[in-house]
Amino acid sequence: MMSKKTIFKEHFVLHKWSYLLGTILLTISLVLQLFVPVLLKKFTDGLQNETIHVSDLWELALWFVIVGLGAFLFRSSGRIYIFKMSRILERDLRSSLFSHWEKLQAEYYQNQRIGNLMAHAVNDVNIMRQIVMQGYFQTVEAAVLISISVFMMASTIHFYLTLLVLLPLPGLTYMAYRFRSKIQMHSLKVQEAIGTLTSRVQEFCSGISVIKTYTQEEEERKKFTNDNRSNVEVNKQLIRANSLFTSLSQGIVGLSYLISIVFGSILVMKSTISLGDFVAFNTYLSLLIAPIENIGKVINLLQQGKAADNRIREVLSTEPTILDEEGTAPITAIQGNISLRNLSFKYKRGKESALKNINVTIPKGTSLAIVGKVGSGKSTLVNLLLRLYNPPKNSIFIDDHDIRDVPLKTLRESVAYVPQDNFLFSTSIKENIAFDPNPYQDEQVFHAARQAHVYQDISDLPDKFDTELGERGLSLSGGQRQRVSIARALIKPSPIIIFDDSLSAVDSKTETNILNTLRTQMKSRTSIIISHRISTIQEADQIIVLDKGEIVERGTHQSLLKQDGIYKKMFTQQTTEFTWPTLNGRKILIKKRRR
Ligand SMILES: Nc1ncnc2c1ncn2[C@@H]1O[C@H](COP(=O)(O)OP(=O)(O)OP(=O)(O)O)[C@@H](O)[C@H]1O
Repeated sequence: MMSKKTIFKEHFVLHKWSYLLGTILLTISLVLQLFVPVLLKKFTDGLQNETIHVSDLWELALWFVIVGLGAFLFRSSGRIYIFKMSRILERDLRSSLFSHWEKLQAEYYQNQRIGNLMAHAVNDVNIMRQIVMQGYFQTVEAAVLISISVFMMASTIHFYLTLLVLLPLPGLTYMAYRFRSKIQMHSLKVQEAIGTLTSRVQEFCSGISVIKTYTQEEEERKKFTNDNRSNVEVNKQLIRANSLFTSLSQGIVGLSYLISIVFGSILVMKSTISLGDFVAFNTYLSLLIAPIENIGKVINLLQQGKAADNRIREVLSTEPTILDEEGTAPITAIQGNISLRNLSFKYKRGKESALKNINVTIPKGTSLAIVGKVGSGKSTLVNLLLRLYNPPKNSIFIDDHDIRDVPLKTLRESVAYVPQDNFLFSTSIKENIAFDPNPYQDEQVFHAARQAHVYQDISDLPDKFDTELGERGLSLSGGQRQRVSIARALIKPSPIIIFDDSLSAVDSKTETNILNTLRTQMKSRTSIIISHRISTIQEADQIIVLDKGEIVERGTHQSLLKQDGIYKKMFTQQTTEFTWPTLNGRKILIKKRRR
């Protein structure tokens, strides 16, 4: 549930003493600033009455310097203090968002656009920072300057002139009220447009090869141009609303000035107030103008901030669904016995069950191979074993513990996993292989690379294991990436190891070499291997064939070949050379695969 307390409220309460100190420093500077009209009045009246002497001028000048210097020093330190708090809010918010995102399940990210998540982390947090930086600073400034100036104008100069000058100001409040929801709505649209643009660029970068090979540059440019145009359009609407608001507010403030000049001059001519009073009155008014204008800006900012606060709280209130539940047993080590009992599973957004009534036992140290057509449920089974999704209770058992009762940390530490997409981080190859909370020696990294048959490939690179990958560095081939991912799993001394179609991008010679090495490795581990290639899995202790989420065949390679089923068909297809006559008028050749 979303917390009722706003982020600002929590932040201000937590740092109340720092804010108090910042406010005091700023208030002292503002009060000093308010001495300027008093000094100006004394000076002007002195000049007019000819009561001022050259020696008094020096004294006055000294006072101006003292007041100016004091105001500057206190203002600077108050400003530094409050601005520092805004950076603290920014830092804390980004940390909270990141650590919360880390807790959320994989499913959350499938339903989110990365651009929107980036907009929360960048734009929303920036708005929140500005509220403290400008909003708080300007609110204190407005409160002190307006209240003291108005008091001084009314009590020491002319009450009715003050009333007259202040008359247009409620109009400013009305304007702020009128524009409130409009500006909020436009700022929301701007956020969304930035999210869309960011997603578009992100997708473009990830899909660059597909875009180029399908010559979709023109189409992509059109889509980008459209999004870019929409972004400008919504920004224009926001600018229009903001400008209209600012111009009208300035008009109102200008009216106050006009009243002051006209009626103030009349009062001077009638000698109701002195020339010094008139100068001081207008100086007070000039001190008021910026804060009054800023009230409008602060209201704007607060409106945007309220929306950003809501959005961030909504993210932070998203409950993680995969976590250690009540009743989690204090298990710190896993042997590796796996048992799936009547396991059925349906994705929230799925129409049909991805897995139906699966029953398999994989004793510790043995291997299970899973084959089946695309979309038959192979990866789903692995996702459940890793608890990337929650399996139903009492359907997956590890060492006779329901997987839902095994602490997530223990479970994940006990499984080495080579995912289908072979994701590598933009760091060095060494860091990619040693991607584990446990520290590894270089020799262990080299050993894992040798086992994954990627050592020579890496040694041929300019910086060898220190070669940077990804955005800042080099790109590896698909087969090299796959073997680096395998090395990352092999280095981890876990009792369970899972390969999800992890040898699809290597040639058959490398596949045989890797499999030979893995066989010795896997003797001590429970292993699950998913593959479309029979050559990869034929040595497994047991093989299951999935079709539409159900186990339709099971056995060893030899026993499955005796059945005239899907497995045998796959095997025959993969080991026989034949030419497909035509497909859409194009001839397709499928090469014979060596066993
Ligand atoms: N997050 C998801 N939400 C909804 N349905 C999903 C989700 N992930 C997978 N599915 C569906 O579940 C079924 C099984 O998918 P799964 O990824 O397990 O198949 P697979 O056998 O691993 O396929 P492949 O060989 O292509 O990797 C498919 O129909 C798929 O569309």
